[in-house]
Amino acid sequence: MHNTGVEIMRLASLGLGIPENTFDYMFASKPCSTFRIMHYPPWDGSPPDNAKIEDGKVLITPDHTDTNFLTLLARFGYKGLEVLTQDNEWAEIETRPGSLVMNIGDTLSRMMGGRFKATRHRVIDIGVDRYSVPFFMSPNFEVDVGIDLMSKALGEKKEYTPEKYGHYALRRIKYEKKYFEYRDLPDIK
Ligand SMILES: O=C(O)CCC(=O)C(=O)O
Ligand SMILES: [Fe+2]
Repeated sequence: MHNTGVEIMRLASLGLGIPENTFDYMFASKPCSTFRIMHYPPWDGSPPDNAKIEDGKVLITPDHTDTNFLTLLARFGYKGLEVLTQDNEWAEIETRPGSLVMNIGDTLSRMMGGRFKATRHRVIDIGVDRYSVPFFMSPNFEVDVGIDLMSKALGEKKEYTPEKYGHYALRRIKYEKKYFEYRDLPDIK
């Protein structure tokens, strides 16, 4: 998955007309990537009273963008993943054998000065056990994510405030997105 992600960023660089190795340094040593195995069990009976329901659908993962750089998701044919389209409508992502879903994360979007948009997505309860395996490709903790790499590659001089990836990711998930599993994380100096 790591090598696939690096290769995708090399191909993206070629497509953008910037040096092929533009993103390599970010993942070369101790990347903060995580590889998770997710199991969403079905409800026993009807969903609980506090279940989040939108458009008549029970959400098992509400609307969000991934904070990391790029996500590669294996779905094993399970439906339920929806993305918000340019027209602001939720669209189901078809399953396709032997393929991965790629979601652009907040970090890639930020480092491209917003030229790439982070993918807003959500997961719908499909009524049966559901499994998915996301690879959250993430840079080294120390990598400066304040820089606009596209502008840099084009030789444009742009003022920016440096920020380490580790600080950026923790700041967003703890204080902005407020994911409950991260609320007790210590602050990092
Ligand atoms: O289970 C899925 O299909 C996606 C999960 C997801 O979006 C996430 O964990 O960030
Ligand atoms: Fe996600």
